[in-house]
Amino acid sequence: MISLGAGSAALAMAGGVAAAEPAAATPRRRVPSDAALARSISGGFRSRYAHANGVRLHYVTGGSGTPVVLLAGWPQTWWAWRHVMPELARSHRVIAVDIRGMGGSDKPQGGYDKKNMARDVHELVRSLGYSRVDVVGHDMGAMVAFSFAANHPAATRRLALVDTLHVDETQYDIPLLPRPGQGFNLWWWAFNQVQGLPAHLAAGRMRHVVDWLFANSLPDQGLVPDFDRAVYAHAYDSPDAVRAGTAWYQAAHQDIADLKTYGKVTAPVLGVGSQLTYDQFRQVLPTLATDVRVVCADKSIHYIPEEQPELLSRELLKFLA
Ligand SMILES: C[C@]12O[C@H]1[C@H](O)c1c(cc(O)c3c1C(=O)c1cccc(O)c1-3)C2=O
Ligand SMILES: O=C(O)C[C@@H](O)C(=O)O
Repeated sequence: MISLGAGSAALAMAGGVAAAEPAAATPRRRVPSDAALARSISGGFRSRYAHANGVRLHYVTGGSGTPVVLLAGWPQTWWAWRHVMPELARSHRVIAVDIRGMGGSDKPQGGYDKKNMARDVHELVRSLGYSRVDVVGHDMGAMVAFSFAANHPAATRRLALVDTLHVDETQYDIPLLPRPGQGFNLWWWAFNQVQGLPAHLAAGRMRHVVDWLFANSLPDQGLVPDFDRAVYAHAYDSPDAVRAGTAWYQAAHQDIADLKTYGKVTAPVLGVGSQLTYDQFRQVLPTLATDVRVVCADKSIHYIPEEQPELLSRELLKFLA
C-alpha cells in the first residue's frame, strides 16, 4: 500500500500540501449522463449495464480487439480513463467498469472486500463472453485488479497496476500524525473508516473533497478541469455514494487478511509507479508476482491516467500487445 515515504516527504517539504481554495459554490451544472459521456469519447464507446454476482454494474465499452478491463478508484469513475480509452480502442475491446459502489453501479450494503469485487468483474467479463482478459487498475481499482489476478488466474492474461498496490499489513503502521517532513497525511484513510458521519459531512460537498485531492497532487490544476471535477463530484454527492466509497476502505481488514492467502500472481504484471510510489513498486511488486516490470510516470504524483495519459497509453499498448 502507498507508503508515501520519501516522495511524500518531498511533497510535504515543497509545501505540496496545499489547502485547496474553497471553490465558490460551483453552479450546480447538469453533468451529462454516462451515455452522453461515453459517446463523447472517440472509439465508438457505449454505456452499458450488466448483472454480475448479485449487483448491476455499469460499464463503458468500445473498440475492437483483445479485451482489456479498466478499473478506476476513489473518488473517481470510469471517466478517469477517458484520455487512454481512444488509444486502447484501436487494438482492444475496452471495458471500463464502475466497480461495486462506484458511479452508475449498484451501491449495496455489503460485498466491498476486493476479493468479492473482483468476483463481480470476473462474472461480468464472462457474461460478455470473455474467458481471459487483460486487467488494468488505478487506486482502489488497482486493488480489485490485483485481486482479480490472484483469485482468477486462468481468466487473467496480463495485469497492470497504476500507482497503487493491494493494501497490506503496513497500512496499520502509517502514522495518523506524520512527523514534519516524514510523511504525508493520508487523512482520507481515517475519514473513510468512520461509520455514518462521512455521508452527513460530504454528501453534496464532494466537489470540495475532489478539489482538495487534486490541489494536493496535480502539478498543474488544469490537468483535470472543472467539467471533469463536476463529473466526479456528481458521482459521489449522494449519501449512498459517499457510504459506498467509504466501504472500499472499511473492507481493508478483510482485504489484508485475504492478501495473506494469495500465492504470487503468475500473470505478467506491469507496475506504473509515480514519483511517490515508484521505489515502493520496485521493492514490493516482486514479492507479489513472478513476472514483473515497473515503469515510472516521473511527472505524476498519483492520478497518472490524467497526469500522464500519453505515457500510460504508450506503456499499456506495449505491455498488452
Ligand atoms: C487507495 C488510495 O488511497 C486512495 C487515494 O485516492 C489515494 C491513494 C494514493 C495517493 O498517493 C493519493 C490518494 C489521494 O487521494 C491523494 C491525494 C493527494 C495526493 C496523493 O498522493 C493522493 C490511494 O492509493
Ligand atoms: O443529514 C444530512 O446528511 C444532511 C446534512 O448533513 C447536510 O449537511 O446536508
